[in-house]
Amino acid sequence: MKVNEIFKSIQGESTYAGLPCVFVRTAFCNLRCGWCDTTYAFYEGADRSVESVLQEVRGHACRLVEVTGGEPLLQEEVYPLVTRLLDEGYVVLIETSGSIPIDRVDPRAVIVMDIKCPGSKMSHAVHWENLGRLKKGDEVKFVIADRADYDWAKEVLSQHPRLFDHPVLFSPVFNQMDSRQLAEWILEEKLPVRFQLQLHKYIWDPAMRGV
Ligand SMILES: C[S@@+](CC[C@H](N)C(=O)[O-])C[C@H]1O[C@@H](n2cnc3c(N)ncnc32)[C@H](O)[C@@H]1O
Ligand SMILES: Nc1nc2[nH]cc(C(=O)O)c2c(=O)[nH]1
Ligand code: SF4
Ligand SMILES: [Mg+2]
Repeated sequence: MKVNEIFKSIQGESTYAGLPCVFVRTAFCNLRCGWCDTTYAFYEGADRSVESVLQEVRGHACRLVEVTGGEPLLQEEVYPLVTRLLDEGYVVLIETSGSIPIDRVDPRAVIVMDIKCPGSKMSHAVHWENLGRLKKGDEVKFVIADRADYDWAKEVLSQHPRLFDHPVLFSPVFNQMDSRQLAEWILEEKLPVRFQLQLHKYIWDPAMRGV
C-alpha cells in the first residue's frame, strides 16, 4: 500500500483527542474537500508492505493507532493491516471521509466518519448507506465551514436521529469558521453535539501558539 507518513503525535480529533497516538497516513484520496489540510497526501506515498508498517508502528511503543490519509479505505491492504493491528492488541481508529463503504472494515476498529457538508464541495460523495452501518463506539464528524453547513448538519441529524447513538462531532474549518461563533450556535440551540477543535494545530501551528 502507498503510505505517505507514519508519525506519533497527540491525537487532535475525536473523543480520543489528547491521547498519544501513532498515525499511519495513506496516500491518495478520491475526494477533494475544498478545505482539506492534507493535500500533500493526495499523490505522495511510498510502497509499503503490511509487515513493514506493523514493524514501524511497533517501534513507537504506543497502543493507540489511527489509520488516516488521504482516504485509507481506498487501499486494499489497509483492511488486513487493521486486522493485524487489532490482533496485536492495538486500539485502532480509522478516519474516513464517509464516501467509501465501511462494511469491509474489521468491526473491532473504531470508525470516525465524516459526513461532508456542502462547504466541502463534496456532499455529493456521501455514501448514505454508511450511516446505518455505524456500530457502537463509532463516531461521526461534521466539519462546519459556515452557517449553511451548520444548518445542513442539523437537517441531516433530524433526518437520521440514530446518529445521536454515537458521539456527533462538530468541527470548525480551521482558520475559516469562527470557533466561538460555532460554539455559540450550539449553545443557543441546545444541540446535543460535541464541539471539537483540531487540538494538534493549537499545539504545533506556529500561528496558533499562544504567547
Ligand atoms: C485529512 S482527512 C483524512 C481522512 C479522510 N480522508 C477524511 O476526510 O476523514 C482527516 C480529517 O481532517 C479533517 N480536516 C481536514 N482539513 C480540515 C480543515 N481545514 N479544518 C478542519 N478539519 C479538517 C476532516 O475532518 C477529516 O475528517
Ligand atoms: N495530531 C493529529 N491528530 C489527527 N487526528 C486526525 C488527523 C488526520 O489527519 O486524520 C490528525 C492529524 O493529522 N494530526
Ligand atoms: S476526504 Fe479527507 S483527505 Fe480527502 S480531500 Fe477530504 S479531508 Fe482531504
Ligand atoms: Mg489531519
